[in-house]
Parts: sequence; C-alpha cells; structure tokens
Amino acid sequence: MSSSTTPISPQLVSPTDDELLQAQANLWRHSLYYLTSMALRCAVKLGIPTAIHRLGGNATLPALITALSLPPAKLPFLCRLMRLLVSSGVFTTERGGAAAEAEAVYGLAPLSLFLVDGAFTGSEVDDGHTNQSAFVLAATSAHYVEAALGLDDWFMKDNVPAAASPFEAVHGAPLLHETPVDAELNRLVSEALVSQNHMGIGLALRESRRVFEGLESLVDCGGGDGAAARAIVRAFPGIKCTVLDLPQVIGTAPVADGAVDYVAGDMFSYIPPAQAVLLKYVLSHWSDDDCVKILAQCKKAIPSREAGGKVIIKDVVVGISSGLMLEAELLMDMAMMVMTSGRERDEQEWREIFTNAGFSDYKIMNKLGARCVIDVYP
Ligand SMILES: C[S@@+](CC[C@H](N)C(=O)[O-])C[C@H]1O[C@@H](n2cnc3c(N)ncnc32)[C@H](O)[C@@H]1O
Repeated sequence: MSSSTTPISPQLVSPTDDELLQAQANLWRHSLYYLTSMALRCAVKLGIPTAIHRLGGNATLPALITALSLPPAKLPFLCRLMRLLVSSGVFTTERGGAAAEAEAVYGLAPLSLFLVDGAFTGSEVDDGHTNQSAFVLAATSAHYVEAALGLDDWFMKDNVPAAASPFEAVHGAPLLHETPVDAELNRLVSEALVSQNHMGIGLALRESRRVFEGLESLVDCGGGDGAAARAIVRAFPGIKCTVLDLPQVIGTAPVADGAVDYVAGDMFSYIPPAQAVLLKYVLSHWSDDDCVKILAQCKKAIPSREAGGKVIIKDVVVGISSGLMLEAELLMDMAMMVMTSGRERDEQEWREIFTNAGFSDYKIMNKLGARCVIDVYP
C-alpha cells in the first residue's frame, strides 16, 4: 500500500446566516411532513368535511365541536388541527373579530369537497366528481406507513428473487394479492382505485376530444368497474367500448346496463381486438418488462396506424411539470416504489418501453394535471 496518498477530507462550506435559518425550517418541515398526512386522515376519520358541508358550507369551531360530538375541552386542539389544514390548502378560513381563533369560520376548499360524504349527485357524478376519502385512508393506513418504514431495509437487501417492494418485504405478500394481507386494507385500496378511476372523467374527455374522435372501437384495458368506458360511450356514442379486467373485478361491474361490453381476462395473455386500446393509470403499476409484455398484447389487438390503430396511455410523464404538480408526481413515484413494483416514468423511459414493445412512434397529446395523454402508434 502506498504511503504517499493522504486521505481527502471534504471541505464543508458554511452556510450564510440566512441559509442556516432556512435549512432549520426546512429540516422541521420535511421531518414532520407526515403529520400533514395524518392531520388530513384525522379530518376524514372525524368527518370534518361532511360536518362543514352539513352546516351550510362553513362552520365555527364550537359548531364543529357540537356537530362532531367532540368533548368541548378539545376545542383548542381542533383549532390547531384546522390551522395546519388551512395552511395546507385543505380548508379555507375567514377570521372573526378580536378572539380570532375561536370565531374563525372554516369552509371547504376544492380538495375537501372531495371528502364530503354524498356531496355529489346526478350529472356531477357522471362528470367524475366522486368521494376520495378511501384514497386518503388507504394512503395513510398503518400498512402503507409500515411499508414506508421498511424502505431502508429493503434497499440494503439484494432483491432477486426477494420482495419486489417494501410493502411485500414488510407484509409478506404484494398489495392486492389474492390472499390479502388485510381484508379491510384490500377493500379500502379497491375503493380508492374505483374512486380515482371516476375522478375527473368528464374533464378528461372534454380536454382529450381529439384523442377519441373518429374511433369506432376501444378496449379499456384494466378498466376497473367500467366508469371511464361508460363515460366515453356517453360522450362518443359511435365508439363500441369493451372493458377488460380481472374476473374478480368484472364480477362487480354493472354489466346489466348494456352500455359497454365486459370481458374477464388477463391482459398479459389476451386483449380483445379493437381500433384502440386505452391504458389509464395501468402501466405505472408495473415494471418496465411487464409494461413491454402488456403493450405487446395491445399491439396484437389493434390494426395498423393507417387503419387508425393506436394505444392511448394516460399516466404521469415526469419532467414536464414543475412546482406542486411535479411534487405530486414524485410522491406518487415513491408510493409506487414502496407499495408496488411499478413506477412513474420520464419521456425517455416511456420511449424505450414503446420501442421495446415494437411500436414505431408516439405523441404526447395533452397534459391533464399531474398526468398526460399519450397516443402510441404501431
Ligand atoms: C390502477 S387500476 C386502474 C383502473 C382504471 N383504469 C383507472 O383509470 O383508474 C389497475 C387495473 O388493472 C387491473 N388489472 C390488474 N392486473 C390485470 C390483468 N392481469 N389483466 C387485466 N386487468 C388487470 C386491476 O384489476 C385494476 O382494475
């Protein structure tokens, strides 16, 4: 061993005073961020959004204490919970007079509207306005949090052929396995997937008209209970729509309404033929290899590009957004890593998958919030 080498000790650059104070606040913020999630969970469990709605859309703390049947001594604590949730954009507030906290009037922000039981009816539901409480409760469940706490352990293990995700490593089976880790969690996650499938369908179809216009037939692959397919048929009556999903999912779909056809099957083995295949929030749950297999089946199901054949993907494309949307996309990517073997992908990663599955071209058609619509051509 040479004695002439001296170890390099990295030089730490001292932060400025301003940077130090920022760093301290940021350290608090990031280390305690999970408490925002837990405060949101608490609001859903207590039924605060529904109580505000039933009180006419806005409520003081004493009115909330009464409506929620909470002990009056908890008022100062409820005040602090609501203060955080107002600052996080979950609720709104108008301050009262001198005794501001107790007289503050709390209202529903767009986010908490989606946490009100029975708030939406009729055409609003058709438009995709559905309660998202199950998503909050699943994402903040003890099973999800325990899986996230297993992330460092999972990183240190050589993962072949061991658990594909920290969830599987911690709980002994993948999320939504046929032998469920926990029946109540399975129920919540399934409900969360259905409510996510419904959310914003009307808006998505209005904004993506050119993606569907002129299509004669479409398979919604992994289409769940068929909510998206039924909305597509309502908006484009000329499209013959089929939903493909697993037998246990198709078994619960409203088959009797006759608006669309339902096929129980496995997208890795067979996708019914159609001019286009829709993969909405499906591929982000799967590894790159599995995505290539699914897309290869899609390619067999559709005609040539000249005959209008295409696959329509609705999913995240990381790197297009900034600010809040980017943060939501990266957090969803972490959720995919912790709970599934899936991931969110940037454009280059999508391109590689399309090429490996034998597709010749693609076009990002539009961006809807944190997700994009991509046409992929054979
Ligand atoms: C994340 S959900 C997406 C549901 C819906 N497309 C949406 O927009 O919300 C994924 C769907 O894929 C279905 N799925 C999973 N494995 C499948 C398989 N092998 N064949 C067909 N569908 C499958 C699930 O049952 C579920 O409905």
